[in-house]
Amino acid sequence: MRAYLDLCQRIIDQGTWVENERTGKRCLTVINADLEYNVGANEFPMITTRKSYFKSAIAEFIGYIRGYDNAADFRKLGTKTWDANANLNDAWLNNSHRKGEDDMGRVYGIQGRAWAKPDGGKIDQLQKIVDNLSNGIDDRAEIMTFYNPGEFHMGCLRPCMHTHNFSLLGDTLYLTSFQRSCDVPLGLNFNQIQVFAFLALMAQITGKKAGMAYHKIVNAHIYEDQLPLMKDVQLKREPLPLPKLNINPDIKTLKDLETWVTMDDFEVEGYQCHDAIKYPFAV
Ligand SMILES: Nc1nc(=O)c2c([nH]1)NC[C@@H]1CN(c3ccc(C(=O)N[C@@H](CCC(=O)O)C(=O)O)cc3)CN21
Ligand SMILES: O=c1ccn([C@H]2C[C@H](O)[C@@H](COP(=O)(O)O)O2)c(=O)[nH]1
Repeated sequence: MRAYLDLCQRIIDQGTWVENERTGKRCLTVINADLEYNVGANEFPMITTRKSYFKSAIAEFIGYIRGYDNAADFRKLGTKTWDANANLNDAWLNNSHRKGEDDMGRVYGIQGRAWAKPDGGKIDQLQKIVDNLSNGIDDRAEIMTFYNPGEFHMGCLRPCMHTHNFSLLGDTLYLTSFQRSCDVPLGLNFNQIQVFAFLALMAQITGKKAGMAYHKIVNAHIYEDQLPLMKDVQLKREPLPLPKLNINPDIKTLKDLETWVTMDDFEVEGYQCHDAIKYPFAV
């Protein structure tokens, strides 16, 4: 994907060094990046300039859809991506709201499926969107947001890709996703896949055609210890043609996603890639 590599190159050419207190690592940073993915044409934006683990990325997102708040549940689905934030970050380990091993607190899925109302009860943001879209309704607020500042102190991390806004034009479904903070070597590789798969799945379960997905990023960064691998290895490689994502057509409802779907229900077709690169991860 040329757009991904262009963003990496832009960070290297034009980025500003920013100290990050949370991780204790400096980041080379740019502000504002717009990516778009043609979901209708099934141009799956899986990174080809290194080996990408698409099942892990999709598992993470299905975990959000299911409202998971525990790294063990994510592991069962097929991803270890929440292990470090749930169990290795000192600020979270010492937080009185942490309920024990693997607890992530009130992040992502909890906000998306069970947002706590101040007057009691919960809001299931995703169910409302699915119901509306299935009935051909776009009320211009088909929004699932994980961004709940009133509960940041009760979670291990503030959501990065925090808001997903669906739109319906005729019978074509669009998605605009907003990300406040983006670890370009590691996180973006996953987030591109997630934005694409979210639109593809929502189109499938609401009976609509998938259109474009628009991915808007504010702070896009490369951590200092990731920079040599990006500059000297990944950016020296030529991108290969994009693969296709095949989703089991038996997935027809939100209930299906919540109950029986596994990573075996997702396949990539025609994925060619360069060798794996292991980027350091900042906790
Ligand atoms: N610093 C940081 N960057 C992130 O991208 C990130 C966080 N923290 N915390 C929350 C989630 C967790 N995410 C993660 C966590 C780990 C990988 C990772 O290790 N990826 C490897 C191996 C993947 C695998 O084997 O499944 C990779 O090479 O992509 C990716 C995204 C994305 N988010
Ligand atoms: O989906 C995700 C989740 C996290 N990230 C990255 C972006 C940052 O590098 C860290 C989060 O740190 P903050 O201090 O909370 O900004 O995780 C990502 O790229 N994608």
